[in-house]
Amino acid sequence: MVKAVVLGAAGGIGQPLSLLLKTSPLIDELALYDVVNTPGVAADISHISTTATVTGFLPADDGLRHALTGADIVVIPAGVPRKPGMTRDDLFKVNAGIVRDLAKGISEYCPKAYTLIISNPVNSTVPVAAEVFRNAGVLDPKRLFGVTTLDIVRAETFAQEFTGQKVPSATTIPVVGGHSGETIVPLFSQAQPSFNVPEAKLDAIVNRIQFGGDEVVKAKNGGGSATLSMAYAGFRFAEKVLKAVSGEKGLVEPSFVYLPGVEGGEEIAKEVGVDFFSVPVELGPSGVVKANNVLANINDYERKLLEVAIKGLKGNIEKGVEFVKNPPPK
Ligand SMILES: NC(=O)C1=CN([C@@H]2O[C@H](COP(=O)(O)OP(=O)(O)OC[C@H]3O[C@@H](n4cnc5c(N)ncnc54)[C@H](O)[C@@H]3O)[C@@H](O)[C@H]2O)C=CC1
Ligand SMILES: O=C([O-])CC(=O)C(=O)O
Repeated sequence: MVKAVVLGAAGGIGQPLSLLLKTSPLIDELALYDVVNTPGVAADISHISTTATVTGFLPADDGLRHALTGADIVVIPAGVPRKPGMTRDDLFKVNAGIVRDLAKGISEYCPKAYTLIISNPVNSTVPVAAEVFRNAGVLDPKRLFGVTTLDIVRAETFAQEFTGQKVPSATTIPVVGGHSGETIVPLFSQAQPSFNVPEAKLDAIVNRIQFGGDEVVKAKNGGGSATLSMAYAGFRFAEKVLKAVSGEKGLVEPSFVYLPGVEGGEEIAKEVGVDFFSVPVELGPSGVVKANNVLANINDYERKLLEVAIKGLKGNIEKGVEFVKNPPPK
């Protein structure tokens, strides 16, 4: 029996993500939690004739506990999205507290669950969750993931648009670093099988991947940020984690993880000088089997991008850790 939980299930990402999870044969039980509207969303989705049972919970009547108890995988898109003119970091004030409280719930009610964090700023909210788990004595870095899949999805899409070549579905274009602007580092040199972007187009394509989120924020004009493409990306990542748990081999996808706690991560952490970083991770029955070091053979162009990314990441990570270690006055 596999139980999946979505925290923030009534939101722009939460609803389509819950819909996709309901279609997965890998899930037997789907629990939807939000501070509003979950009874309606759950009732609606529950009429779909796939096998997973669906329940909806609100904070009243200990809803978070009921939603999380027995969970194998928890996906978190709870929190406020950007409006034009805002950075992801501007969301920290509100979303760090939301993620902290939800992570506390996970540490109490389902400490062994795989936790997938979508809430922005991912570069800081994942360190927030890690600190909460550490304080509760339940941190297992193999099970904590910052979801950066949308950056990989964008890299795949834009690579096709810019080059006119079809990216074969088996191609992986690693995108490493973090999930905001210049902390997002696409590594076309490490695409497998190899996929060449003409040099003249490289700047434009890298920029579009780094700032793809802004493109959607601008187009939605005050109506929020990416929700549907994010639901697709979140589902793609969650499904990979569940497939790996059920025994499928060879599944690799980049994710923002706590490097010192995963196989192969220590070496990468030394190289990049930060503890949280997105790299392709091999997934297995207990979560991360190994972090793959794709940095050894990158080219000079990519190395420069990486340097800029690391500078930005340092502050974002410290901010998340500090928020839990020295909480701001209420
Ligand atoms: N990692 C990534 O690649 C991406 C991350 N995001 C982030 O995902 C988050 C959600 O975005 P949207 O779904 O568009 O926002 P939204 O506002 O449509 O939905 C957020 C939902 O979270 C709920 N919520 C708020 N506080 C909560 C709490 N304490 N417990 C449970 N639920 C709570 C709200 O009621 C709402 O239904 C934002 O922070 C956004 O920046 C968005 C796109 C991509
Ligand atoms: O841009 C945003 O605020 C939402 C997001 O993370 C993305 O679309 O990559």
